[in-house]
Amino acid sequence: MVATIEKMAVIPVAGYDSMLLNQAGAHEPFFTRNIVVMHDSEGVEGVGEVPGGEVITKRLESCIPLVEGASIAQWKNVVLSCRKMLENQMRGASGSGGQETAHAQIFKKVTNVLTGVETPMLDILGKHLEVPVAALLGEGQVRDSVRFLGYLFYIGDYRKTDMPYLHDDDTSDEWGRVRREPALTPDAIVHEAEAAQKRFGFHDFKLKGGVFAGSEEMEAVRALKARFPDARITIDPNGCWTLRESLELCRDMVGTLTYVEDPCGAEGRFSGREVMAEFHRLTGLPTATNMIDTDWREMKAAIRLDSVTIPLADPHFWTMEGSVRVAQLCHDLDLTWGVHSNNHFDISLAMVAQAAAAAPGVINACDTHYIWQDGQHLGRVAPHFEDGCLQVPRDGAGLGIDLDHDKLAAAHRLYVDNGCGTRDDARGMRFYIPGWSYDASLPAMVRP
Ligand SMILES: O=C([O-])[C@@H](O)[C@@H](O)[C@H](O)[C@@H](O)C(=O)[O-]
Ligand SMILES: [Mg+2]
Repeated sequence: MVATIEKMAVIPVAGYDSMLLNQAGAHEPFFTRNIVVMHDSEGVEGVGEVPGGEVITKRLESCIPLVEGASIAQWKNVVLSCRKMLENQMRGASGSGGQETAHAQIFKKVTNVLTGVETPMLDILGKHLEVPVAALLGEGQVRDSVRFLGYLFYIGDYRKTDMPYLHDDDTSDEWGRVRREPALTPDAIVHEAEAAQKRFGFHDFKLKGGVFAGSEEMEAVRALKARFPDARITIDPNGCWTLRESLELCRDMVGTLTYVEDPCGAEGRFSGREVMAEFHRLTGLPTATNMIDTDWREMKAAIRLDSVTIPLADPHFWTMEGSVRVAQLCHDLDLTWGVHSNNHFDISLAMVAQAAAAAPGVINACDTHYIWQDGQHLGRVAPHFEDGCLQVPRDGAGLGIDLDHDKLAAAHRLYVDNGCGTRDDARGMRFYIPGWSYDASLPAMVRP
């Protein structure tokens, strides 16, 4: 008799964050996620983690009647029925006009919910079969060590705000101190990288750009390369430079930048994919994105135009299976797979490690925000990076997370007590620039 899912619960949670700067503004003191916990008829528990916000909580809850009672062996069919139900719900809500755009929007809104259904079921199945989730994905587990990069951010000064940012919470080493203090210069970014390298052992770094003028950010990239000559280094200004600016900034960076993530985007009559293709052709630099090939139709166009060499297929936005499907495609088409990230707990970290362990061929070091959250794990055992890598043992079972229900309850309380909800990066920015509002074409700290 195959086990059935008896209970699915959706728990919105929050964790502490630093005042990380990015093109959309400044991270708030709390980040939010939705945790999904399932129990089957044999008492086995499965977990998953997806982006936060009440809309996603509600959509996940609407899947519960399709999940509870289903056989664990039917996980693919359960995900399929949830997909159909959610698509119908959203088509109804968006009306019949603008079909193609509606399709792309629906894909993005549906997949982060589906990942929340898929992952705990895979976790439970892996536990029954005594194999890691990676062994159930794509062609199976292809590696047992997954490399991550050190995701560096400019950091705002929390003292300028009246917001409850965490500080002086971790004095165990330099990283514990550095990650809460302002970092607004190339020297500070190098120091941040050194501290992160010391705690986690990273070999590769990504700088979140789109904060200061591109030329200032390139100074930080040069300083990083001078300090870590063997590191693979990238920068991601979230598409806020024009093509012309991107070319000026990056033309002489071959050998310094290993690849560039979303330097530019759509311009006038030209789509982001067309503009990135020009950038790639004119600089010879590999391009990564989490912005212009975010569904299969965009992926097809990006491949045809040769806009992107590194699709960042975050399992939270593609599903675990979908992310590995992108990895297989990359392997067959001479592209290299990578992963995008947002702030997250250890469950998401395990999800990324499992997907990466099933991604065939050469892959890029995975993005993760976890270093900013290190110490706030929801599992009983803290994740352990060694030499910038996480291990995915082949004799493991499921995701490898043993959920700590007390920690989960505390993270839920943090969410409720602070009235958390959807991310708003504008609030913190207004302490730097009064009246600040988002502009997709400008770095956050640059306003006319
Ligand atoms: O955490 C941030 O501020 C990032 O800017 C995040 O929101 C992006 O989605 C992401 O990390 C990226 O690679 O674009
Ligand atoms: Mg990005």
